[in-house]
Amino acid sequence: MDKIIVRGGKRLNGTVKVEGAKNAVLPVIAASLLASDGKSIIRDVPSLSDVYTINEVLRYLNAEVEFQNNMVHIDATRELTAEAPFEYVRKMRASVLVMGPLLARLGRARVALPGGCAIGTRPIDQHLKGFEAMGAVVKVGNGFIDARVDGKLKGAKIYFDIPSVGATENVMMAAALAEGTTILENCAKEPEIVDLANYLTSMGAIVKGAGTETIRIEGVDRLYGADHTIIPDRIEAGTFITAAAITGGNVYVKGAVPEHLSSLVAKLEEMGVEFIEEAEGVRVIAPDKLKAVDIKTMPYPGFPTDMQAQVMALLLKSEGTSMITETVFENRFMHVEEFRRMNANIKIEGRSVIINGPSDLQGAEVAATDLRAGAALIIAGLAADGITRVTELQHLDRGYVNFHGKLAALGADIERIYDVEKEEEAMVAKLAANVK
Ligand SMILES: CC(=O)N[C@H]1[C@@H](OP(=O)(O)OP(=O)(O)OC[C@H]2O[C@@H](n3ccc(=O)[nH]c3=O)[C@H](O)[C@@H]2O)O[C@H](CO)[C@@H](O)[C@@H]1O
Ligand SMILES: C=C(OP(=O)(O)O)C(=O)O
Repeated sequence: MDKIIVRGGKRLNGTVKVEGAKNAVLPVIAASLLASDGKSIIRDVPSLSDVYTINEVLRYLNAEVEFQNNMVHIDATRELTAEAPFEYVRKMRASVLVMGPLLARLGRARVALPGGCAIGTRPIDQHLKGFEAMGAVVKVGNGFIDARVDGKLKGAKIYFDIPSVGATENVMMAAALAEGTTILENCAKEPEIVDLANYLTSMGAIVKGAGTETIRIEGVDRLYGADHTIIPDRIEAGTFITAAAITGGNVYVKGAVPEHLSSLVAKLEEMGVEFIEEAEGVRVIAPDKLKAVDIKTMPYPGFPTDMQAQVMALLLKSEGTSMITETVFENRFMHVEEFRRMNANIKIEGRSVIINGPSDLQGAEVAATDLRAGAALIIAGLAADGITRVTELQHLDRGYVNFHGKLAALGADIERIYDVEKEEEAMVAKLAANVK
């Protein structure tokens, strides 16, 4: 088992560079399946386990994929397979994003049902409603979603009941190769949606309005491979901002895009944190004492649910009573119990948590319950008395590249212990294979 071990008490100082955004690169790689002509090059791709998983999904579907030096080369011009099995979808829910491209290109998509996860039930009814409105017949059975259309998908007017990021992306990709015009209403407005629309446009698609409530897509007959650079990861940037703030530090977050972070910056400013916009990023200067604030997670441009756990760590060290209300996912408080193990004064009341700060945080052994919880527990460990050990790091690795290394470079007392048992097993297997 891997573990991150952190000793609290060091102020973070220096510069940290943000990677390309996980939540932008996954749909962009999926969208590459739409190119029946030419290769795609995707740049600034982070080395995350989720990226390896989506690449594996594409290979399974018969695309050629190479990932080196933060660049992914994709050739999807061969005949594709229509099925994404459970072994991939189980590892990463975003595998469901191949459904729109496959349906548009092949007229068929069969994808394992993603099921729920640690943060909520996460249905995909809005994705399916979009495909059905475009003429697909969707059947769910034997653990699979099977969608088929005779001929091409047809442009349609679709109103999403909730502004779902994944549904907006999946249906936008399907509409890019549909016959006629698709109008999507009540769309998600996240910067990652805009990044996907920009990539689709460079592939030859006609997409207008991404980043607003209404997206209009004129279907085209063919899409081509394109060269695209992924936007910086606003959640990784926000995570380092929070880490700097909890340690009373001064950190330049290079690559952070201020306009993508405005709700987080506004809340942290209320807490007393200072921000200076510099040429290529944002400098965070923490005060000696942080003030309590109330936060409600909302779809973009509201406060991101993907920053809720990290900011919870920060509010544990703030003076006064704070309330965090989670409105996006119904079960995204699994980390609260872990914070309690660190002596946090925190309680859950329905969809809110109440924090009486500042807590006298103490190092403890805790488990990452999802990727952001993992980052949040490490952040809490930076400000705790003594040593914190964080396990279940497979979650962290889905969304952060070398998280402990980046914190260590900023001055944190932190190390990662790699799975010695596994290494030993692999070594024995290798030696045994040599004998044969
Ligand atoms: C890979 C990726 O980009 N993941 C992000 C994406 O997830 P994802 O795309 O899964 O999130 P959605 O925006 O779809 O989900 C938001 C809410 O809508 C619900 N819902 C969604 C679709 C649907 O058909 N029916 C339905 O009820 C979900 O259960 C959830 O409660 O946006 C989330 C919300 O910002 C982020 O936390 C995730 O990091
Ligand atoms: C919840 C997240 O991701 P995913 O949708 O990939 O599970 C996240 O990035 O915080």
